[in-house]
Amino acid sequence: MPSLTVPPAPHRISPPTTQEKLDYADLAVIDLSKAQDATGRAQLALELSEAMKTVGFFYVINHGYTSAQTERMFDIADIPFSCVDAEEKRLYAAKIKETGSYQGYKPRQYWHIDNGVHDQLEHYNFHRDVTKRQHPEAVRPFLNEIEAFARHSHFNVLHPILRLLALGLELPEETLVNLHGFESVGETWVRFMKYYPRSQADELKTKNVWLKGHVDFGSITVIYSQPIAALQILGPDGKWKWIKHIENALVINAGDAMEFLSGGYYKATIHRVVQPPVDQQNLTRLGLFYFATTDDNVKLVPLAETPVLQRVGIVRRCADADAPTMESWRKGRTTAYGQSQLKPSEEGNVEEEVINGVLVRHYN
Ligand SMILES: O=C(O)CCC(=O)C(=O)O
Ligand SMILES: [Fe+2]
Repeated sequence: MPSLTVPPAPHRISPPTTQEKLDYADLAVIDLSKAQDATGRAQLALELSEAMKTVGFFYVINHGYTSAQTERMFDIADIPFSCVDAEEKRLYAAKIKETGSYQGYKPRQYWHIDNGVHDQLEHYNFHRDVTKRQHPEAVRPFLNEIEAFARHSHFNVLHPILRLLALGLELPEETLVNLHGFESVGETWVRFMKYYPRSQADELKTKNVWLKGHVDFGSITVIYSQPIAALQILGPDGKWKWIKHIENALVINAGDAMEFLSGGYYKATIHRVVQPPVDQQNLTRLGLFYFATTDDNVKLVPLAETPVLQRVGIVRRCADADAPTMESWRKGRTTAYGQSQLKPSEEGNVEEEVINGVLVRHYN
């Protein structure tokens, strides 16, 4: 008889949060349960655009998953790493350079971090249509749940946030939603990510940086909050602040594509990953993400018809005529990341490269 229950996944006990007193970023908390009616959305849009103009990161709570649903997804997220052997992982390695896409595994040590040290994190990426590719055997029983997770992230998180961001620009609510179709051609994807503790020698050579300061290249990144402290954002005062874990919350930020579309109004904030505090240093760190890009054919120029931009002015990183499409931008950023030769900039601790004619900076 076919089973009506979901397949068992090894259950991970969630590690405790750190006891260390860290300098945490003070982020707005957007309560999505208030987005049901127009009055609530208008209020949230104000809170959100304030956060996006200043800090650029915010939390979302009450997004519609129970803690148990989130926990189940973290259990599933570990499977491509702990239940697939090295040989099978190689079969499903992403063809990052050839395709400009991360679909599949990004193996450990693929990226150069600093001083000859390579990363110690692996990720497995699914297009939101999980049937587009084959997946490792251990992952296959969970594909329905992973696709349901993509749909939840898309329709219950991404689209509601895009409606608030459009309202914040005084545009019709569906303006940004219409550029992010679930069925459209475009990359928007689910990522499972696992960071492993590193050697003391690597920590020294990289000054404890696990993933260099960067901005994401897409429009919106949804990070399902997890207990191991390591993510930091660069504040307007030039200081790194830690992101605090909130159970069953989401940590959300905008990437380049949103900065381009909003003419610089919504900031793509620089963030990085560093060695966790002492009481969490021997743990692996499991991440669950939904990375949104616009549809591939969207040209990344400012939505200049917005009254807000007409008032405050538009900041461009390139002339509109030279602006890349989402497809060429995501491919350019993906193939270069961690592989290209970066040039030190005039500013200390910053390295630069040019992608599609646009300057991209990396922060140490
Ligand atoms: O692991 C994290 O918390 C953030 C990772 C990140 O910034 C990225 O994958 O772009
Ligand atoms: Fe990032």
